[in-house]
Amino acid sequence: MDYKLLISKISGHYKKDLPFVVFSFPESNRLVAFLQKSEQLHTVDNLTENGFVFAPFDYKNSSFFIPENDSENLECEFIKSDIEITPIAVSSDIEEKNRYIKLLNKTIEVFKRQNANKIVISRKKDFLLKDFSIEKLAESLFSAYPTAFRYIWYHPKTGLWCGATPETLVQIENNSFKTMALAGTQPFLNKASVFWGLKELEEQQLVTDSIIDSLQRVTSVLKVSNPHTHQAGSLLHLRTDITGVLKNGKATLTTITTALHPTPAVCGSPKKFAKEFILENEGYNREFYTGFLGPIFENGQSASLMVNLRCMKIEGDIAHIFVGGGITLGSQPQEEWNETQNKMQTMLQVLKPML
Ligand SMILES: C=C(O[C@H]1C=CC=C(C(=O)O)[C@@H]1O)C(=O)O
Repeated sequence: MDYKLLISKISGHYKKDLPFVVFSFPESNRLVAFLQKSEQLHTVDNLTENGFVFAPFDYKNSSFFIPENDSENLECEFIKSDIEITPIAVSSDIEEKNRYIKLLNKTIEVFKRQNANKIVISRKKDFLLKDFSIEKLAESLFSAYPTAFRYIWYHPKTGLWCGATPETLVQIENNSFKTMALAGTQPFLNKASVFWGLKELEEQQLVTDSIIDSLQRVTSVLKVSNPHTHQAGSLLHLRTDITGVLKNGKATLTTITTALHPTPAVCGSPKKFAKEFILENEGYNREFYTGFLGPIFENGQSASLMVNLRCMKIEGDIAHIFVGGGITLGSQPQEEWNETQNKMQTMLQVLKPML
């Protein structure tokens, strides 16, 4: 199918208030779309049906779903346009900044009492759109970040979401799985060598250890790579790849997803304490930011689920951009604030033609 036709079908679906998702895998120039035929609300408890799943951060074993058998499935080639990435100034609201820094200081106090060693704190910021359209959104989203998993999701119950995420939650192919530990952030400055400080190295190791620990119950063989630098748009992260096989063929996409989500890259360690702290203290609802999403094939024998990072929700002429960062005992609140300001650039570049 032709790209323009696919996007105009999606735009028509959006106008009719019908659910759809359009996505592209990292390094792929193919777009895949599921356009739901009915208005029915589909949810799934077990990840064993073919379709596209969209789950919130506060996942309680039920997610939104667009089933393959209730949708028109379309694909097309996408020829990316040249997008110039130039930083967009983000105003620093003093009250918002003070509130955030106060929360970061409160979080650091928790580590001094040794109740946890990492908690991911986040916020959202609103941007006014002058001239929004699905066509412009798709063009810049799919062009700007070819190495990310890019998606636009709409459901009348969730609203319109899109993102370009660098983090895989889990990929499954029969009995094999892949996941990653992603932590540590610095701006991409196009330098030959990249230096990572102790805070980032320790935080990343903590994420790797915690993921391996949560996988012990459901997987039998684990191969863990060395940490390496991963570029995500104008940011760099430290990433470790973890691969293995599911235990005796008994573990499923559902059990491995439940074991991993929410990862310490978006929640913290210990997981239960960090999640409760976030829900009690962050002061806003993350909704689907730091949830997970992705297509499920062959009744869960094959799937690519991603963590919903570098994302935004668009409501009318307002874009809500969600950003966060891992806080540890060594965190400097001012630097963490700057990191969230930088992380906004990923979605701001997508909004550029509409601001
Ligand atoms: C929580 C976010 O990023 C996570 C993923 C990679 C690196 C992170 C960090 O360095 O703090 C975060 O854990 C976000 O982008 O909103």
